[in-house]
Amino acid sequence: MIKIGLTGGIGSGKTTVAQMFQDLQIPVFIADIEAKKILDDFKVASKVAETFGLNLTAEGLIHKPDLAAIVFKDDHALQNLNSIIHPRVHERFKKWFNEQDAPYIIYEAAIIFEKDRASDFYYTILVTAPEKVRIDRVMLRDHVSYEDVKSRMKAQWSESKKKKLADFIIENINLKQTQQQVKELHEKFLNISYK
Ligand SMILES: CC(C)(COP(=O)(O)OP(=O)(O)OC[C@H]1O[C@@H](n2cnc3c(N)ncnc32)[C@H](O)[C@@H]1O)[C@@H](O)C(=O)NCCC(=O)NCCS
Ligand SMILES: Nc1ncnc2c1ncn2[C@@H]1O[C@H](COP(=O)(O)OP(=O)(O)OP(=O)(O)O)[C@@H](O)[C@H]1O
Repeated sequence: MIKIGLTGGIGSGKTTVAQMFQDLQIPVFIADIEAKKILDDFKVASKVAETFGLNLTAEGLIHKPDLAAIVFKDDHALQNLNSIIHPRVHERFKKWFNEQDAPYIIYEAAIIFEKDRASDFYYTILVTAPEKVRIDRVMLRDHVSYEDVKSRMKAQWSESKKKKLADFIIENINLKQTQQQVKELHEKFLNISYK
């Protein structure tokens, strides 16, 4: 079973694109969602709270905006959080992958190239959109400030750097055109997987 890595900076539309592959009956693993489940585990939450000097909520959870405020303005703190969460995401992915039965699967994550993970995948797809569009989308979706989005962008590589490394690029501006690009890639991946 072929593994395809799907990545893109914040607000590029990678989850939107992942959903389009899912609609074509392709299994999709969304790293953001898995990372959230891991962070909601009491043991992990306690470790993260202790590491970053945070209090847990009454339900024993991390208040995510407080954690985001710490890690997205301090690269050392972000690497520290990544070192707690990412190995666990990887473990969940390995287990999930072994349970799939499909011609190929999609692994969606914001930081694949940044983490030197491209070689884990047969192909990588980069979803792109102009920076201003990405910022506007996230401000609208999450009700956050311009600075909040910019601070996350700083933790990610630029699109120009990632474009040089990606096997395929989806320009996600017009949703119909994005859908068309997804269909074409889907056909290509099916052809490869049946060879
Ligand atoms: C700090 C946290 C709690 C903030 O939660 P929040 O709900 O606000 O954001 P969410 O997880 O939905 O992420 C939204 C976007 O932020 C960006 N982002 C998140 N984590 C990272 C990271 N470690 N490095 C760079 N960008 C990131 C991505 O573009 C992501 O799609 C959360 O992002 C987190 O636990 N991050 C570390 C784990 C991680 O790397 N997750 C991403 C996939 S593995
Ligand atoms: N082509 C598009 N036209 C208009 N809105 C779009 C388009 N693509 C995505 N969006 C919207 O923009 C927002 C960001 O898209 P999405 O959540 O897919 O991005 P993402 O790359 O997964 O973001 P993040 O890194 O924050 O997880 C969402 O509200 C989505 O509905």
